[in-house]
Amino acid sequence: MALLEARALNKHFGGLHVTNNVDLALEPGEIHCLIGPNGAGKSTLFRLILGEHQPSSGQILFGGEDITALKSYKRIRRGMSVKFQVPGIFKALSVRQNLEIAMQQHYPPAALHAEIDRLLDFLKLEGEAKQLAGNLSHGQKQWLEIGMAVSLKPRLLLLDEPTAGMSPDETRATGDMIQRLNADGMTVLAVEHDMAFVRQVAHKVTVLHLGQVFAQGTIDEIVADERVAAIYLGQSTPSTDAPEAAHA
Ligand SMILES: Nc1ncnc2c1ncn2[C@@H]1O[C@H](COP(=O)(O)OP(=O)(O)OP(=O)(O)O)[C@@H](O)[C@H]1O
Repeated sequence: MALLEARALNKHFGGLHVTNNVDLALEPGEIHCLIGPNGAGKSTLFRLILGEHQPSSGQILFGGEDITALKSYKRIRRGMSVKFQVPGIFKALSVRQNLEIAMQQHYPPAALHAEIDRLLDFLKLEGEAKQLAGNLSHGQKQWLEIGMAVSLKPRLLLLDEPTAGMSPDETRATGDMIQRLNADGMTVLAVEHDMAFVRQVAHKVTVLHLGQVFAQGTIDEIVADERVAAIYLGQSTPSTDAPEAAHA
């Protein structure tokens, strides 16, 4: 059974048909990347899945249960977690305090600090525990945000352009983190423009175009698809990152 399933999902904004009959299924344990040209409807689909938008029609199932009418916080309670592009960290608090806020109600005090230490190590932030979050580099802030999103061990992690603004090394390290989380059982859906990241992590790629599922497959199938290259005309295309160049 799919962990997440969108069935015939539609979303209209006034006369604009932004999500057009989208079917999408994520198998448990999958890393699935959602790509597509600007305005394709990626963010809207993401927000439908999270419950920030209500679909005009269609269904969303999580763990086989219909969650279409559930509010975001109830979806989160069932095991979804999200990392948005703009970090929601508390800049005036330390890195450790940020993690404490995310975790303290869910771990007994005796276990909390060991768990935070483990997470700091995982996030490559072990040397920054006392640092104010506002003083972290751009990449480190993203990692702290990922840490907060995964601290309660969600079943499904939703990532909105997790590597935006990162250097190639930071992007690679972020991909490593996502792969380690996935190896521990986390299913991941990432909206991402960075094809090096998609190539590194994605088991499956869905291309959205004009609100519809335009193509689906492995990254190799997607970059070899001339129809996909054509819809990226005038924008940076997935095929610009050839396999040998992806991690150069
Ligand atoms: N709340 C809204 N009201 C009206 N139109 C909207 C709303 N949200 C998105 N749209 C429109 O829906 C279309 C798809 O937008 P969306 O942000 O989902 O695309 P995207 O694929 O995420 O684009 P990008 O890659 O540029 O972020 C755009 O034409 C956008 O203007």
